[in-house]
Amino acid sequence: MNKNISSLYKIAQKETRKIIGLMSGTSLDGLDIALCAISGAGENTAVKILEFETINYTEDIKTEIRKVFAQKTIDFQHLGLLNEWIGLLHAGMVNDCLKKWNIPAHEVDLIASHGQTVLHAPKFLHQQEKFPNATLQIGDGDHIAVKTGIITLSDFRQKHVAAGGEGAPLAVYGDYLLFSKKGENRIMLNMGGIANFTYLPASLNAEEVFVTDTGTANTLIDIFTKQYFPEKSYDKDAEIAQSGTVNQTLLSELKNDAFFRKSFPKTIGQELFNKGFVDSALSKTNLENISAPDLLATLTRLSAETIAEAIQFVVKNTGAPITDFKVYISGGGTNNPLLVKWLKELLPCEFQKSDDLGILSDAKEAVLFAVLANETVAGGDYNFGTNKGIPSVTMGKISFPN
Ligand SMILES: Nc1ncnc2c1ncn2[C@@H]1O[C@H](COP(=O)(O)OP(=O)(O)OP(=O)(O)O)[C@@H](O)[C@H]1O
Ligand SMILES: CC(=O)N[C@H]1[C@@H]2OC[C@@H](O2)[C@@H](O)[C@@H]1O[C@H](C)C(=O)O
Repeated sequence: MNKNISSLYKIAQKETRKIIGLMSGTSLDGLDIALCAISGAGENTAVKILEFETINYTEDIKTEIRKVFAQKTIDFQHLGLLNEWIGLLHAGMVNDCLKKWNIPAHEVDLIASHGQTVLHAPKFLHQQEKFPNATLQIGDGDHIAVKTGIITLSDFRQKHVAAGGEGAPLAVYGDYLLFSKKGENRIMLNMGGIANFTYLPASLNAEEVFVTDTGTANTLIDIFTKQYFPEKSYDKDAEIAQSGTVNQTLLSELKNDAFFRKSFPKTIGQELFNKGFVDSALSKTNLENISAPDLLATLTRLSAETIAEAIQFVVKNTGAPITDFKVYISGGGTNNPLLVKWLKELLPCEFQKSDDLGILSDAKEAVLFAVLANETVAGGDYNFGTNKGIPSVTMGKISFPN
């Protein structure tokens, strides 16, 4: 037997696996690295975060990624170069962390690498009949495996697309396995660049689980903070938005986009929610001279209302009152006090942080990819039924170090 297959076989049989989850989200702020001890699989999965670190992207890395990220026209060679470079960069970041944590690579069983999303184009966005849903994450897993010496699973979203999904959101699998609780209707809401949530029914019935993106969370706020205040990369603690007033005319125009009228579930990225999206609404409403605080207040309100309306839709479908639900928030948006305040006003139910469930909010997405890798190697026994865009498949391509 090939020795790599034999190692993988042994890893699959272990009671506890050490898996590093890597997540670099659409905000391009950096790489989240979570070293997890994962025992069991499926509904018996238990995770302990042993170490966690976010390695911030340098301005150089952000600039290089922005050249291709969600762009319609790019330098094709640059995409190819980036695919290799990001793989090497991520591998280097993992090696640096292992050194800092004093953990030899041979003690780590697997790496689960999300890669850097550079394109997310579901069919309703590209509208080209003959082409399927498309999504593209770069930073090749082979580089990570070779440079770290650790078996690496990567490129998780392609199997989801191949099995009929849009390639996202994938958080649902880990959310279901780690956070479902009998007798409690849970909403796991993540507010990164884009917002998404998983509904976990009190019944634990996998076929009732639901997941969707809701639209922008921080993406538009970040873009326009940078435009008005080039030295800032986001509206820290909503300081600017809090001093502004929501412009209802602009808000209605922004919410009038076809994405918000499209039925759930749905997924999206910066291919839609970009500077042009807001500029076009400003131009249609003759509000090009709106002040920065008013614009940021309006964009923050857009995130709050569209997240709340998506959750209300799911709640309504269950027939249970909203007060029967608990919302667990994670992602950078949890640190935006205005966004959270408005969400709480719009959704009269209990709010907690995902930290309260034992998983550090900032680490949650990286952990969820470690759980996906754990399922591919040692589990995969879940059935979400036939609808709702949650294919019951395992995901991730396996790269061996040698
Ligand atoms: N103190 C804060 N005040 C306001 N906003 C904040 C604060 N801290 C973080 N954020 C927001 O959170 C964003 C980063 O969130 P996160 O790291 O969850 O995104 P991501 O994982 O890259 O995105 P996605 O999940 O969509 O891929 C920042 O760009 C910023 O807008
Ligand atoms: C294509 C892509 O990278 N999508 C991200 C993005 O960030 C949030 C939202 O849009 C979500 O659908 C997804 O990430 C999370 C981790 C997911 O798949 O669940």
